[in-house]
Amino acid sequence: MRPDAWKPPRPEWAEAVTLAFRAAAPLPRTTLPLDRALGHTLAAPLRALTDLPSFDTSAMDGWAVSGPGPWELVHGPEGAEGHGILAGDMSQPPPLADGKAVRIATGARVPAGTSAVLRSEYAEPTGNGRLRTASPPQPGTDVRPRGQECSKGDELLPSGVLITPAVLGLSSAAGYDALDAVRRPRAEILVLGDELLPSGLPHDGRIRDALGPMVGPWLAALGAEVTATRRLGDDAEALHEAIATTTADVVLTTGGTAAGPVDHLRPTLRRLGAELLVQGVRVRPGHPMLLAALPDEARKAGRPAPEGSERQPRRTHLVGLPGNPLAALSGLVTLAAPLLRALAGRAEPVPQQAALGEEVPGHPHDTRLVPVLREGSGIRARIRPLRFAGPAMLRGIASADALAVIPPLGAAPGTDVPVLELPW
Ligand SMILES: Nc1nc2c(c(=O)[nH]1)N[C@H]1C(S)=C(S)[C@@H](COP(=O)(O)OP(=O)(O)OC[C@H]3O[C@@H](n4cnc5c(N)ncnc54)[C@H](O)[C@@H]3O)O[C@H]1N2
Ligand code: MOO
Repeated sequence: MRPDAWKPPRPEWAEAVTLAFRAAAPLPRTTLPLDRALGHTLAAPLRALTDLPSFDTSAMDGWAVSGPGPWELVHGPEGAEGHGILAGDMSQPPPLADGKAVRIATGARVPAGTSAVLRSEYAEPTGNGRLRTASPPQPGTDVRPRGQECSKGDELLPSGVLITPAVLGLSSAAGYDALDAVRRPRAEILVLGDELLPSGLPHDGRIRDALGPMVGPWLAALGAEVTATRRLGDDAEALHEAIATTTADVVLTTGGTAAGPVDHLRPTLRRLGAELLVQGVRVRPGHPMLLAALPDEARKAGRPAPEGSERQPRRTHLVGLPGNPLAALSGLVTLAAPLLRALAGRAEPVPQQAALGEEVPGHPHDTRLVPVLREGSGIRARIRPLRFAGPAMLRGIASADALAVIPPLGAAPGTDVPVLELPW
């Protein structure tokens, strides 16, 4: 079938998000040391490699006691008056006999025979080698039993979870030095437009490039590894060459999505034999955004797929972001963010809802994405649209907390609408 024989859908906004999410499968897994795994996705369930805690542990500084008090103090490794049993002591403490107490630190192994830990602030050493208390601890008090948090082999987290700082901490506690993670999607950005200046003040009909400095950090915040941001002007050959030879998983272009005289993107995709998956979305701003799948290496080179290969060869995707800066952001949240989540092996996002603080007018047919600020908290929490939110403006989004999804025809004050978090 000729690539243009089938007209790709011009979906409504939520459908476009789902199409982009379903366009790609997770990238291959890789093993990463903990200090390089942040921001990746778990490629396998995180199973505890040990019980946690891995031994009966004192939860407080005080005395391990056996039986009801008063108790006779026994000598710990440093003697009864010394520091007793410490966290990390290599030798197993000797069993504690009924009626005895030994000094112990938070995190230390409690001796066998311990009935409770008596906190130091509740303990009254009597000076004659004995210890008493006005508030005898219940059995088990301030002892964290082995396996309280998990047993070896328990699933702590399912695969597909984002590796956050807390996940790194849990992984380390559970015995991991490295994690099975999905490789980070590699993204290359091609900024199109002869009118764009990389520095200095706008002059003579030329303007500063607002997307080059913005799209890369935005993608990085969405979990991509940005390999390059290249300014190609309006050179159709340079664009063809860049797309045909890319080694990225996702190419993002800015500008050139419309049908202007130097909008080379669509003709270039046709020339490359790319499959257009989404060609325009019923959303404002950003309606000319597009998503395409580039032909795989074998097809580009005219080779058949390898014998017996059941899996579809991996294809590079291209997201065409419109040139107007807020329209480009609309393309990032609508097509690039779900595509990157799918490549990273994460679940499809479910947007939060928030109540509008005022009426927000809608487009007659399309969804609107509107920069909003949050106000108040709890049941009084409201979102309010910001000014300076025209398609060519960034002033509104630069001070926004989120983007609200306004349905066609608008929404009345108090209506709950989906909100898209900005990825930082
Ligand atoms: N006849 C029609 N014309 C246009 C339509 C339409 O439906 N029919 N849609 C408009 C909409 S909406 C948008 S959005 C733009 C999309 O155009 P392109 O993706 O082809 O982008 P350009 O034409 O290259 O640029 C549009 C606008 O944005 C400025 N721009 C581009 N890149 C940057 C950048 N990196 N930093 C700052 N500003 C940038 C560019 O100078 C133009 O002003 O098409 C409309 N036209
Ligand atoms: O995408 Mo355009 O207005 O919708 O800038």
